[in-house]
Amino acid sequence: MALLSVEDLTVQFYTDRGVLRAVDGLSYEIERGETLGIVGESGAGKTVTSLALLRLLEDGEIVDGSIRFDGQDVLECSPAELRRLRGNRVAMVFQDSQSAFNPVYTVGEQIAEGVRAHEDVSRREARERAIDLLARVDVAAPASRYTDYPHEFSGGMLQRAAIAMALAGDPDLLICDEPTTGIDVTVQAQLLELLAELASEDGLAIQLVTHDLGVVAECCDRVVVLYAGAAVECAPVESLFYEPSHPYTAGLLASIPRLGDDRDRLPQLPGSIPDLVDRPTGCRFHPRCPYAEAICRTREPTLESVDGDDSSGGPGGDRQPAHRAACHAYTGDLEGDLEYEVRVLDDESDRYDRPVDASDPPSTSGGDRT
Ligand SMILES: Nc1ncnc2c1ncn2[C@@H]1O[C@H](COP(=O)(O)OP(=O)(O)OP(=O)(O)O)[C@@H](O)[C@H]1O
Repeated sequence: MALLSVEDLTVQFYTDRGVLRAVDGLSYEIERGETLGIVGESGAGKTVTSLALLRLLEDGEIVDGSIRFDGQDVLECSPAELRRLRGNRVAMVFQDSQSAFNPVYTVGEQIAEGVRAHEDVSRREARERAIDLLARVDVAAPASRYTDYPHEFSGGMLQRAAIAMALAGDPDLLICDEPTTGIDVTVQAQLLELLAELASEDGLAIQLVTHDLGVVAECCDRVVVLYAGAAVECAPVESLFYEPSHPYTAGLLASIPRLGDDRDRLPQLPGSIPDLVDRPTGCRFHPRCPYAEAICRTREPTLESVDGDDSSGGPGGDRQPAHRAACHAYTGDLEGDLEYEVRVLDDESDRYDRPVDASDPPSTSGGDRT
């Protein structure tokens, strides 16, 4: 049984303009010790999905679907069960680590408080545990940093401390929402390394939410590509990078930085995410898709295996093919081909050296996707 199982999750907001469906029939699973990346442009529904998992949405309503954590139905939890779940089993780390801490108390005290909130231990013991946790996330000289205030930590160190705080309840699943955004590239790499270590050594499952496929490549096992509230591609990380099977994923890959490119935000796909109050008919990506045909405007594609193999074995056994994409190319309904170039170079660093130009399908070099 998967640690987390999300099925057909649908979340709506009720706005002045009408009903906004931020998450639309989303399903995925996370196994113990697995790191799942949820990637997509701004507004794709990544944060709403993460908040929904712990029922932390303030305005939105979960109108359909189910969320099961270790077999427990999260949507049916009592307030007390929900508190236990949030405290001891699932923890969250957000982009803004400042918000995890109260500026008037020391970082160490706050982590120790976190320990005491989850476990009945003495103050002295909680302090020891907090220092251990700071050491676990590689904060140097943890005993002396214990008494520092949040403003005395650098951005990267505070993000580590926020992870230490999240670990205080010894969770099974850590949800990280853009944990490295706005952080210096070198520090970012160290943070990702830490997350990978926590997953492999401590068996922590991680849901890593990011707009950055480069981050996904660093430390995820599998990826869900989210577009306008729905999964358009799900794949093991290598398959996604070597064989992006949805035109949206190919476009996202084209935005990955080249070595030495220090731009924070990258050239995006042409167009933007559709209005979620008045979503396009058919495939939600069709207005931006260079391969769109008449059927794409009328019929919504479902997630299908990209290699026609229905039993290749996803993470939960053989229930789902490992690599799926929601595109009519895989239902046999598309007349043309998806033709884009997937360049796999010898040198890791320039694997994505030449962007795929989704707006102008180039000649293929063995990358014909059908
Ligand atoms: N409180 C709210 N009221 C109305 N709409 C909301 C609310 N919160 C989120 N939304 C909408 O839900 C959609 C998904 O938002 P979400 O924050 O999950 O996107 P995201 O993928 O996390 O983007 P980002 O990378 O910018 O954080 C967006 O269209 C957003 O405007």
